[in-house]
Amino acid sequence: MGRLSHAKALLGPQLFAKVRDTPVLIVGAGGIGSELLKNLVLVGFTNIELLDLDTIDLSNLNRQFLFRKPDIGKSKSLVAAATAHHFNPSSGIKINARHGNVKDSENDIAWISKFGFVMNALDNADARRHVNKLCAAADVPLIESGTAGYLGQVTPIIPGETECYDCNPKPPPKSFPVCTIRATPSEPIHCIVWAKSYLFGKLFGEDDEAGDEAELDKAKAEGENAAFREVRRLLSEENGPQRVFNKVFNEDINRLLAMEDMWKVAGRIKPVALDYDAIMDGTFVAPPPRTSAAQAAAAVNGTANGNAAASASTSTLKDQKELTLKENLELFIDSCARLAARSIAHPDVVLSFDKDDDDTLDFVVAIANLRATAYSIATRTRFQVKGFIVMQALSLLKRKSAEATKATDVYLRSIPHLPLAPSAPVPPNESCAVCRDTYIPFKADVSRCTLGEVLDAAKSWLQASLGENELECSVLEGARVLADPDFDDNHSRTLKDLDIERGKMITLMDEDDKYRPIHFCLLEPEANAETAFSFPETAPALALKPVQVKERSESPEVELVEAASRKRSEPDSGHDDLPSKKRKTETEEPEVVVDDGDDDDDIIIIE
Ligand SMILES: Nc1ncnc2c1ncn2[C@@H]1O[C@H](COP(=O)(O)OP(=O)(O)OP(=O)(O)O)[C@@H](O)[C@H]1O
Ligand SMILES: [Zn+2]
Repeated sequence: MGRLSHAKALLGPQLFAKVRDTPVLIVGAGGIGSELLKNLVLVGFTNIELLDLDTIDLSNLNRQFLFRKPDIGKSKSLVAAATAHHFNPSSGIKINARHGNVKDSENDIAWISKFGFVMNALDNADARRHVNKLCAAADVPLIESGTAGYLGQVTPIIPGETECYDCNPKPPPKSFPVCTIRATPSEPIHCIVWAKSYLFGKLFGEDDEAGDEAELDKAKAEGENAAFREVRRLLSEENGPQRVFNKVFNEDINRLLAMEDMWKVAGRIKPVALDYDAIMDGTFVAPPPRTSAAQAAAAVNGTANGNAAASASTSTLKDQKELTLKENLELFIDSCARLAARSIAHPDVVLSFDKDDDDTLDFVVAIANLRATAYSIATRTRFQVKGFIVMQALSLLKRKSAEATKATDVYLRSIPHLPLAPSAPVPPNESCAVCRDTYIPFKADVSRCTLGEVLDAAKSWLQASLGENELECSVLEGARVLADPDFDDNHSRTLKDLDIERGKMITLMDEDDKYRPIHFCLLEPEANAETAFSFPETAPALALKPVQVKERSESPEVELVEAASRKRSEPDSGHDDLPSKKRKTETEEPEVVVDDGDDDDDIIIIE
């Protein structure tokens, strides 16, 4: 208990007792999950379950500090739990580490109901949405956290009280025209995309220039004087990184400047060629950063980030430190040499950008900042934030015991002296297709009951409590239609035959559109149950659909625009697993999605 006496004194006996007693679940044992686990253990949580599907990779070691080299190839959750246990061995701590996917069937609503709250430390929207739905169905608070680009965010999701992860459609990935990225950037993000999705791939990714004349012509048209193939080769020679620098930041920029027509477009600011020697000996004069529309808006909100070409910020945190132009150049030379050495040592391994991989992150930060300087754009710091999640957890527990604290979202921003930006929680979106629906636990021996039997019993059970005469429903499992008022072919088949098992949901959709979808969540039957299936003792009050006040549009053009924008937002609206009755239009432009496996910061480049 010795180590925990400070925590006890700080939290007070009541909250400390809650901390010790509350079972919590962490989903994901990566960058955020490891940090979170350590913090929970140090604060005094003793009943923790940790779930992750992955094994430890070399690239995890630099930032995921619970793992060591001999752990490579082992389960992330098991190793993280074993390491974190030592932080507080005398506290009677139990960490139940599990290697598996949160979407596995055994991770059902009965399982998630065991926890006082759940913490997501995931890296993809699909798994986040799955946990969000489980928590909504089981009425369990969720603390959602993640990093997006250079920012972090922690959001408590309290069923019935705050927005859930799916209450609002997520904005579609950002998209940029290729010429903006390649030749005329005007925002920091354009430089980051160029560094991460273009130059990095050209130097260390797949050699896509082999025999591709069209690509070479395009490169020449955009001011690049030589194929990157040649430059790739230079990487292994002496001063390779410096030669790359000269090609990219001096020769190519001078070539672009010679294309006079390009700079006649109003508002376009010419770049400045960078000079290696002048930067190194401190005589280079960098152009002052201009204020773009986005930067002006950021400045109003207090989030502007000054150009670090001339002066460096005093922050000592590596991720928050603003680098001088010379420091950026040195970082580029150093990271480029590190990546080149890796490429040479393992010529068959194609390197890809990974924000957990310091070499690739340093390279992208340095390149993006050098390019930003050449184009008079404000530079960015390397800002990755972990933590503050435990604060949310304590706040949730305190709230549960005293009903005193208000839930607050916390955003972490790139302002070194003011990194936290709390914001008031938003109530749920009444039309949300996840947290506003009705969920009913349903225990069934799936090989012993037919769909017809289950539906008849479910309808009578609901009708009795609703006082309705006849509930007309269509029946779905995910996107599969199992039955509707005119289709009963599946009624005589068992749930097992229909591949409906633990963890899945049978959804009733009211044909009269009065009630929101009703999901029967399949659970294991009781041992020795007499009946093949059973419902809870009392039927819940079914959620009603909000009254839709919808203006009819007279103009067919407006219809089309609405349909197209719906199509864009659909994948994230929470309806994706139910078939849409809406008509869809296919009027999208061709796009290239740049996906690094982490969908927090996917970017689309439009040709
Ligand atoms: N469906 C899933 N079930 C269980 N674990 C999952 C699932 N999807 C992803 N994960 C795990 O979530 C973890 C995410 O960690 P990762 O380090 O990639 O991101 P992070 O924690 O957001 O940190 P950072 O953003 O700093 O890199 C990974 O270890 C991954 O295996
Ligand atoms: Zn919602």
